[in-house]
Amino acid sequence: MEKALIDELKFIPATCISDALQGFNHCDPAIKPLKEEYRICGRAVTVKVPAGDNMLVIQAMKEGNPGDILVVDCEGVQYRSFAGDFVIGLAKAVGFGGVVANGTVRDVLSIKEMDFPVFCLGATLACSKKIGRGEMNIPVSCGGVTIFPGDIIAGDANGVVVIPQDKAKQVMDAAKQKMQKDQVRAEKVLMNRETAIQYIDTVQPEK
Ligand SMILES: O=C([O-])CC(=O)C(=O)O
Repeated sequence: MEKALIDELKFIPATCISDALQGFNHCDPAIKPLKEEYRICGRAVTVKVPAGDNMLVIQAMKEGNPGDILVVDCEGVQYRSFAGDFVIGLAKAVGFGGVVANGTVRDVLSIKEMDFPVFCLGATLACSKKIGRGEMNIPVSCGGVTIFPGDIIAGDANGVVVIPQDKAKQVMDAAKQKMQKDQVRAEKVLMNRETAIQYIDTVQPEK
């Protein structure tokens, strides 16, 4: 059931999922895809690391199942990267569906060449050491949202939204409805000046 649900969510724009969540639970927009065309949707595997220590990021790669999203809580630190092309290559090799982090990567050009979706705060030069501090499979805070292991992470060019696992079905149904409603409205309204004006005249303040 869960996999079927995630497969269905993959076709729904993150904006519709955000609407289904009344605009809550989206990560800070500073967390962006390295390439605009990236889309992710999968269950979160979480890890939290302090500045300049990425050993647990590597160890967390043995967790979860193929297609899961590795969520790295770097506490917003930007001056030390949590991963370069090698570590991101590991995430791809073990089968993650993508990486989301409130931190930075390095080797950004070769990471982009991998065509593996990374959503983060951008790039920096300095690497991390392997010390081993931090925790994995715990609730983390990423871009202002609390993410529990197993929550569903969806992201595209517009940003990253987090679906609490106990609301997954209900959010999926509402998001699907919103997507269909948007399609119907666009087809009806965006035909010509007359249909556009007819629509504009019907817009009322929301209650
Ligand atoms: O090895 C590291 O921790 C960081 C790095 O440069 C890479 O992933 O390529």
